[in-house]
Amino acid sequence: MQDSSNIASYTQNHSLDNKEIERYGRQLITPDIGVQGQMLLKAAKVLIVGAGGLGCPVALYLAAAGVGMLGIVDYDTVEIGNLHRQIGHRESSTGVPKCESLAAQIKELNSLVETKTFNTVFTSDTAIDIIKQFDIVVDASDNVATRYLVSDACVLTKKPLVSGSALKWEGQVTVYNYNNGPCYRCLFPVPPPAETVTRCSDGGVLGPIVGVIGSLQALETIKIINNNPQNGVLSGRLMIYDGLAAVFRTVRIRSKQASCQVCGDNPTITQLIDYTQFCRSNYSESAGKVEDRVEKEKILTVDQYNDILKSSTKHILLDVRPKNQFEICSLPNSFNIPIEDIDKEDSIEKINVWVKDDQLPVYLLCRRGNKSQDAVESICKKIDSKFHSQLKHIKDGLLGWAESIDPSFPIY
Ligand SMILES: Nc1ncnc2c1ncn2[C@@H]1O[C@H](COP(=O)(O)OP(=O)(O)OP(=O)(O)O)[C@@H](O)[C@H]1O
Ligand SMILES: [Zn+2]
Repeated sequence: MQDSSNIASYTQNHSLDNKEIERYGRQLITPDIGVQGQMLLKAAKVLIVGAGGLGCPVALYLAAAGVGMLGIVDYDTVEIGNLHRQIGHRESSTGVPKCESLAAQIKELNSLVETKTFNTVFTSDTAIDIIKQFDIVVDASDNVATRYLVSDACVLTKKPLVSGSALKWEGQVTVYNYNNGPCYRCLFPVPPPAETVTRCSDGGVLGPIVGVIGSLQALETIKIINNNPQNGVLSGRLMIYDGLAAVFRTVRIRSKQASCQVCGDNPTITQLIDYTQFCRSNYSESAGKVEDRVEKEKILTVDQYNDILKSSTKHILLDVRPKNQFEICSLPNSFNIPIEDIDKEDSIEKINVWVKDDQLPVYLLCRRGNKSQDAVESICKKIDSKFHSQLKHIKDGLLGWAESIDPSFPIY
């Protein structure tokens, strides 16, 4: 039997200690990782923006792999409705800041990893100072304003950015600002109109989808850290995963644009701007109130609608959410015509019966009061103008109803 001084000497001339060899053994023997790759991981500092559906798998896999320092930015707290996909949190962490909750799980998984938490909104004021402390940034956020902010900040600080997104059954991943590749702005010089952006809170998302995309983001990060020229880092290419069809596709995307406002030849953006103004949306997927787009006369508040209900005034309540959302919960006596079907012939026929034959007001309802405005506009194009005044949309929708009138309404 050997004494412990002999055992210690096995590794004294090597860079990894016994415990690290034991922990990372399967990873160490993987081609192209080795001691050198493990040392690079140990020395790496990675910032993850968002500790939600994508951020959780990214953080857990990078921690498990032995990335030396993980930074986590998130302003939100854990809710029960997060747990179906945000698997770095626990029921017992409900109400706890997400970055603290995730850092605690990282510690339990691999106590060798250091964490730095930023329980704050990542904004133009904070981004550069935070990013400067790291080598690579992972965008695991869920809104357009943050995507532009993170991308611009990475260009200005010269950091590679591993970007992911997921919605419903699909997800995408790519790497920006790496080895002369494009940045987010090269691809999308102008943001999409705020009202056209589908959110996870409207469209839904499955846990395994964010799990796949987050895992791919972690893998691209490991490849960037590994810095092997043979590695096919996903720069200038976009990997798209369609989970429903079980298909992965990788497509070429625009290369770096000489005309890009931030990474091009003559950049006009040399410091961070106001991204909420630029995108006309918040640094949050769901917090923003929907702007009024229809005339005042066509708007009904949830309080006004509640008064109508109390006074038993006859009316039609028309919910324009998708059928599957209507089936989860709805207000009593409401009809459902999904927005996609609203200007179809039989829908308009039905609405005409309500406004013309029955002479009833029709109140349009959706989750947040966005699609119900579209519905009013679409219907007005199809019915006689003398009935237009009978149409109103309910501002703030069912979220407003749950907030101001009936907190027991099970809105998701
Ligand atoms: N600018 C930002 N600063 C800090 N954290 C951000 C910023 N933008 C997004 N995030 C965080 O990114 C995470 C994205 O996670 P995810 O998409 O799973 O959704 P979520 O906001 O928890 O969703 P929901 O509330 O709809 O269930 C959230 O935890 C959110 O707080
Ligand atoms: Zn660019």
